[in-house]
Amino acid sequence: MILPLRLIPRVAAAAARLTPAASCAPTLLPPRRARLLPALAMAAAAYSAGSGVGRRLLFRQLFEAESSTYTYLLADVADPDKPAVLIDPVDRTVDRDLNLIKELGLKLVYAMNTHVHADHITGTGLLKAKLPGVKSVISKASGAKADHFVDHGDKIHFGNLFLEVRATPGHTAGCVTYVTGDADGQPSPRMAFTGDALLIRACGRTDFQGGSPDQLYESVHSQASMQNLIFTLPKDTLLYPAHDYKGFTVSTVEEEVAYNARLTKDKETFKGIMDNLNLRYPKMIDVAVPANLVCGIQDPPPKI
Ligand SMILES: N[C@@H](CCC(=O)N[C@@H](CSS)C(=O)NCC(=O)O)C(=O)O
Repeated sequence: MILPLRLIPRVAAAAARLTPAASCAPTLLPPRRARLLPALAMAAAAYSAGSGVGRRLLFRQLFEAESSTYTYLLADVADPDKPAVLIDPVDRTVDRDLNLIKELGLKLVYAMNTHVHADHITGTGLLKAKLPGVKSVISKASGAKADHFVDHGDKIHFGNLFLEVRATPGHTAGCVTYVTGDADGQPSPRMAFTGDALLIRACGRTDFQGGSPDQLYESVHSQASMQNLIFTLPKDTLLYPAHDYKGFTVSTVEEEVAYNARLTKDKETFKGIMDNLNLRYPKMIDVAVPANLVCGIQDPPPKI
């Protein structure tokens, strides 16, 4: 499709509204809009090739199939050092992630976790062992060991980009959500890495590790210390969970406020749902939790 030049800015703006920013992942779109998307996205890509933020943020969503875990790579590629962070790395996929980081010429600065995971071992310890200089990050409330502890309201900077920390307890007592910054030059729309607090059309279970349905409901619905948590973020905010068991990759605040099967209910109904999920205990919980409380490995192997 060849577009008249004067139409391209308008088409690009329409595509920017339809397309998950910086993501190659499809979201759930009404059929007519979905049919329009490829052409609009192509036009937008051509038009916005020189745009600042689009070129600053490199973003990859990576998947580990055994635990259905998403790891997220974000980097500021406009900074000469290309500093990068990994959110929720998994031990089994550390080599894949390191190869990608190497191929893309990035400098990994932080290996961050949204919480102490129960279903897989974090890749943080291995990353630190294989790439000295990488710092581990987790919330103070998690009770885990790390190089850098974060609290609600803190910021994690990498180059000229930053992530804000939101305390979103309820799946575990120490869960946090990392949200891209709200300032000029930061990605737009914003992106929230929700860990297991919010899953697409669902949410994390609340039956161990200090979990609480009451707290989880508040974490998703409220504002804390003048900061929007999840549902109170701008409605076009892209939501990236730590897991998906149904093949979804990304959602938005607008979609989850409308369609989340658990969190759209009133609090009492929500608590009833959560108390009756009847999920099996994660297979790896007895190994994963103790390991994740110390970065994922008890004794880091010597530098490779
Ligand atoms: N089958 C998996 C565990 C699946 C599970 O319990 N997932 C957790 C997040 S990881 S602790 C969860 O909160 N699920 C919510 C849901 O509705 O599925 C295994 O055996 O490891």
